[in-house]
Amino acid sequence: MQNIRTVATFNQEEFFINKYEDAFNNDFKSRMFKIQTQALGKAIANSFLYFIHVTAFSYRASLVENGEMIFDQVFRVFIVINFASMSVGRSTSAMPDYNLAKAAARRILALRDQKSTIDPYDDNGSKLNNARGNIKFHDINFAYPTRAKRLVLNKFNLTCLEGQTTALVGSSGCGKSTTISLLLHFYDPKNGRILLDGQDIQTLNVNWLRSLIGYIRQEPILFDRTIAENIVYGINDRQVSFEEIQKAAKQANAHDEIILFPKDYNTHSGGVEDTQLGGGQKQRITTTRALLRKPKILLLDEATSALDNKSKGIVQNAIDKVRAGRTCLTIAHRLTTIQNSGNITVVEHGSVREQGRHEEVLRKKGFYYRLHQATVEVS
Ligand SMILES: Nc1ncnc2c1ncn2[C@@H]1O[C@H](COP(=O)(O)OP(=O)(O)OP(=O)(O)O)[C@@H](O)[C@H]1O
Repeated sequence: MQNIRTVATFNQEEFFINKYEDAFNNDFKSRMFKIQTQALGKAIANSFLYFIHVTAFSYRASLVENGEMIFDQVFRVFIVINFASMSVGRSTSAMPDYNLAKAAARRILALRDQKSTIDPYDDNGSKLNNARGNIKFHDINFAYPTRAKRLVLNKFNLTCLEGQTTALVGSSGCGKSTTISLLLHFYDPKNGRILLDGQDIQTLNVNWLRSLIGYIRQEPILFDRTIAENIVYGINDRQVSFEEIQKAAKQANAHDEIILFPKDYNTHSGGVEDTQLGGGQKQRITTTRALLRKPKILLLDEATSALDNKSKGIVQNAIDKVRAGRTCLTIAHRLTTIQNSGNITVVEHGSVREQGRHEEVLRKKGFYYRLHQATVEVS
């Protein structure tokens, strides 16, 4: 349903209706079978009860007749047997649910007991006074846990200086976004160290480290709440006034459009059915969010590459304001946005191949040069 417009554009409604019906019918059949088996189980359990009644009464009737038992004893025994057999019947009919619940609980409990080596709730780890934002990746080797044998970063070295923008370029899959995940401490490297102001980030408090970082991705993520709530999302240590929200939105070129919505800052955004906001507008809201956090370090992962040219310019302008004076690690496919970066680094197969300012890297006549030539030709 979320992709209904794309589905309609490609005339694929019938295909998806058939797919839905197939899925529904298969599910229906398997559920019918389950319900029938359960019903049979219940029927057997209930008939077991009546079978006991019939046998017990006929036997006891003969005992009373022969004078071997009196009437009130017969009823006492009847009640005991009745309740006992009812309990047995009920518990057997719950057996399928019991087994399902046991299997589900086992999975949930295993998940609960799984300890992450990187725990954001862990209060341990140091917090630096006046972090400056100097970052150093030193001889990093890294492979994702699910593909432990494939090194994504291989002897990766990079220095991002305080207040400077470092741009990563390279072909798809060379490991650029992985550096961001490592810096956010979502993973630990296999070898090597990542240093913030000279201190290994593995020794830092995870929550504190992440609170220093603003992160803008290609796909702007908004939550199912109002624009204002989306802007202050993640700021947990202080109250943010409405004036502050507005000021940041103005800086991020978002304010003028937000006030055009019927409920301006109280307009609902985010949810699956949200179609009010365009990509550029969403990206400016996430940029406002990053701005309000006042991050020491800003991470940009192709933040403007999904936008049209007009939005691109406005969002880039907003991002440039957030970038000023902050350590910024940016990943970009378009060279125009990174030519002024203090450091341009070309990554190839998880290692740094070329590095320097725009003219320096161009002179190497390698990957960056070829990419630049291609961009010039297209322009
Ligand atoms: N969570 C993951 N688990 C396993 N492998 C992954 C995971 N994320 C990325 N990879 C793999 O790691 C390699 C590097 O991915 P990464 O996203 O860092 O590349 P990239 O240079 O940012 O690419 P792109 O420009 O296409 O975004 C790729 O081969 C990718 O398939």
